[in-house]
Amino acid sequence: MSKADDIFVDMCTDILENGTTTEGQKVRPHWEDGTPAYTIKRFGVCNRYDLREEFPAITLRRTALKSCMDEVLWIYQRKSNNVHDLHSHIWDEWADETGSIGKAYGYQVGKVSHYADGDYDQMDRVLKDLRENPYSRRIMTNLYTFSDLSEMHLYPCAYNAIYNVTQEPGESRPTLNMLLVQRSQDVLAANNWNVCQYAILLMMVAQVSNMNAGELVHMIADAHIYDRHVPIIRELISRPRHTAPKVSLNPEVTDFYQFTTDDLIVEDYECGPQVKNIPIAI
Ligand SMILES: Nc1nc(=O)c2c([nH]1)NC[C@@H]1CN(c3ccc(C(=O)N[C@@H](CCC(=O)O)C(=O)O)cc3)CN21
Ligand SMILES: O=c1ccn([C@H]2C[C@H](O)[C@@H](COP(=O)(O)O)O2)c(=O)[nH]1
Repeated sequence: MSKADDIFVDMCTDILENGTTTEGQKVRPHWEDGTPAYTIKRFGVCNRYDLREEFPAITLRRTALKSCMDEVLWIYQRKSNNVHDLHSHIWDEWADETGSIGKAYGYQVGKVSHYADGDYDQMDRVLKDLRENPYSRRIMTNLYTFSDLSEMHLYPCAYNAIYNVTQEPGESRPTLNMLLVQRSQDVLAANNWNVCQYAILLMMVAQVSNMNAGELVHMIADAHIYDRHVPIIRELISRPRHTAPKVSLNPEVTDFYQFTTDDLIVEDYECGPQVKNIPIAI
């Protein structure tokens, strides 16, 4: 059975049983028809996934792994903030007439900063540190730039990825772990989507750094289920659970900037039927 299913079902049950509602409060998001989008929310959720055991895709319904990877490449590899560089349409509502989502996501990854040993953007600095100083405790990307928030069309949700290397006894290669900090999580639309994205990112970075991918720790401040998603979630978490799919990367890729979605190999992904037309709060 996929452990990611167990974690997802436990988290949803906890939110539904012990969460608090925002109904009647002043909330920013709304539905397409203008109705406020209220949530049931739980503060401070922490989920741990061990990629050495299995890939953390849920099987209750299919997570679109190639689309997940495409979005993560859009942000961390293409470093783009324009939806025309993305193959899905999930960001269209937040784009302006030029396709830009403002100074968000990929824009922040591509921003160059000055260091004592040269000028690097956020991703290049991570890759360099993992090569040259892997046991540093300073390896991270952070998309939450206060001075640019006013020019972002949506504030970053999963914004801080901290990379941490351990040398496990008996292992020939070091293990690369990641702690992902997320301030806000739409559990139905994007929880497993975000988890699989950062799992794939961790696998890509580990591979080009000659390391094994280890744990992904996902810390969520506000984990919420939108009001219109509650019946969908109830049905979803009552479904049968299957074995996790086998997910790997083309082992020949050694340069982070050479990965494409064709390099993601997904095998034996048995899962429940897709939930069609999930409404997304804007
Ligand atoms: N309310 C809200 N929830 C989000 O998850 C979210 C936002 N807003 N705003 C920005 C991005 C866009 N995100 C989205 C938007 C739509 C889907 C979605 O419709 N997913 C479909 C499958 C899409 C596909 O197959 O490519 C799904 O079934 O989950 C997922 C993430 C995540 N983010
Ligand atoms: O990667 C993402 C991007 C967005 N979300 C969700 C979380 C919230 O439901 C909305 C953002 O609204 P805020 O009012 O800015 O919190 O988008 C996500 O879960 N994952």
